[in-house]
Amino acid sequence: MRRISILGATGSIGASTLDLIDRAGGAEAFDVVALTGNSNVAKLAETAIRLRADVAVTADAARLDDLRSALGNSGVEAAAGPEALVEAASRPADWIMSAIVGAAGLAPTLAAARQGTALALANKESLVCAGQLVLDACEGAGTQLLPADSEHSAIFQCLCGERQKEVERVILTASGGPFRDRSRTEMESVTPEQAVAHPNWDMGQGISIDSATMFNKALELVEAKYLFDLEPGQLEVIVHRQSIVHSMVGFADGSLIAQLGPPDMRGAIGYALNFPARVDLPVERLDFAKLAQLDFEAPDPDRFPSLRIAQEVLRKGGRAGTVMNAAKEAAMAGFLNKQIGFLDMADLVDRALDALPCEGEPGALDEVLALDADTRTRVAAWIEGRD
Ligand SMILES: NC(=O)C1=CN([C@@H]2O[C@H](COP(=O)(O)OP(=O)(O)OC[C@H]3O[C@@H](n4cnc5c(N)ncnc54)[C@H](OP(=O)(O)O)[C@@H]3O)[C@@H](O)[C@H]2O)C=CC1
Ligand SMILES: CC(=O)[C@@H](O)[C@H](O)COP(=O)(O)O
Ligand SMILES: [Mn+2]
Repeated sequence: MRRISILGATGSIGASTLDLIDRAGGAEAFDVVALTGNSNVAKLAETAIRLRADVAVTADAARLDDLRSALGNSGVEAAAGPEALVEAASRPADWIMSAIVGAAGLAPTLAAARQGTALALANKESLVCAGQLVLDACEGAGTQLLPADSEHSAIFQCLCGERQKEVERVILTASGGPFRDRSRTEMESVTPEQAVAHPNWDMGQGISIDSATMFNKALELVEAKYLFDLEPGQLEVIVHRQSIVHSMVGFADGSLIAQLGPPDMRGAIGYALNFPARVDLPVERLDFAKLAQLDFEAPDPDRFPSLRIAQEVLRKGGRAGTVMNAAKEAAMAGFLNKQIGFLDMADLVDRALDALPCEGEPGALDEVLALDADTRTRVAAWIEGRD
């Protein structure tokens, strides 16, 4: 039986992954090694018991007793804390889904990358913060990196059987998020509740707000650079409000290959789970007569400065990615706490990129974590007016 682990099993990607696992036979078809979560220990325990996982891990050490009591005498081992997450990610498995949100996913993703098996990557932040370290870990161990982000799964599918040297450009599609038709003045006063309401995708809070600022696309540009070995000038973003074309690749002869599908993450996750096979997936089949129209438009740099920031990060390298992501996560916390406005998030990221040393690639995980922590401290101080 195939051994699988899911890091971030209680989240949105975790739920889509578990739906596919359940439909494919659950505990009868898979040997579930590790499932991880953070605050939702009840859901983590229920899933771990149902799938007869070896271990369930909460990232929050203070929740270990709650997890133990929720697991009862099921025989599932309980563990907690950041080190336990890394230990769980290191347990031998044939396929691991990395779906923790944010930079918190980096250390477990690196541990999974060192396994030499298959790593399905939804946690784009680990490539943004430490892309070269993750790639080196995969290459050193012989790990197959399978993009699970919808755009990167699309690009991966478009590139199958193609030659890297003939790739001219990669076009990432962006929905434009909930504020794609709002003016900059209107965007000044939008609320977290409005920002989290994505028009097309049902996702976790963090990525939904990233889609609203288009920092999600900024992260994805950096993610694509590392996954597909691209130069900044080869990467483009186009706003496509229907989220049906998931991305496109342009080749030396002027041809473009696109991957299309409904906005349902079980498509990209199912592709990574079954790769290289294609199996029947529980996703809607597109009806082009009903769709009638697909729209494309250039992103507006005044309303979405995140895309200009991404170009700076692509030029500067991995340390800038760490700073961009940490500043963005700290600024988002300030926005969610209603301490700052929506547009202040990009201003704080700009300020962090100016203030912190961020040229070149980081040499080791500790360096990334230290730069991440320094950036968060700075941004929190700016938000609280201490600096
Ligand atoms: N949702 C989507 O459709 C897509 C998501 N992605 C990417 O996938 C990743 C997950 O996104 P999504 O599923 O939406 O996020 P969610 O917020 O829905 O889930 C996040 C998961 O990470 C866990 N978690 C939260 N904080 C920590 C922490 N400090 N340490 C360890 N685990 C933690 C959560 O646990 P708990 O819930 O128990 O607190 C949960 O299991 C992100 O990197 C996102 O950008 C990429 C493409 C699409
Ligand atoms: C489903 C997925 O991959 C998300 O990253 C999605 O693309 C977000 O939508 P945006 O295009 O609005 O960022
Ligand atoms: Mn995406």
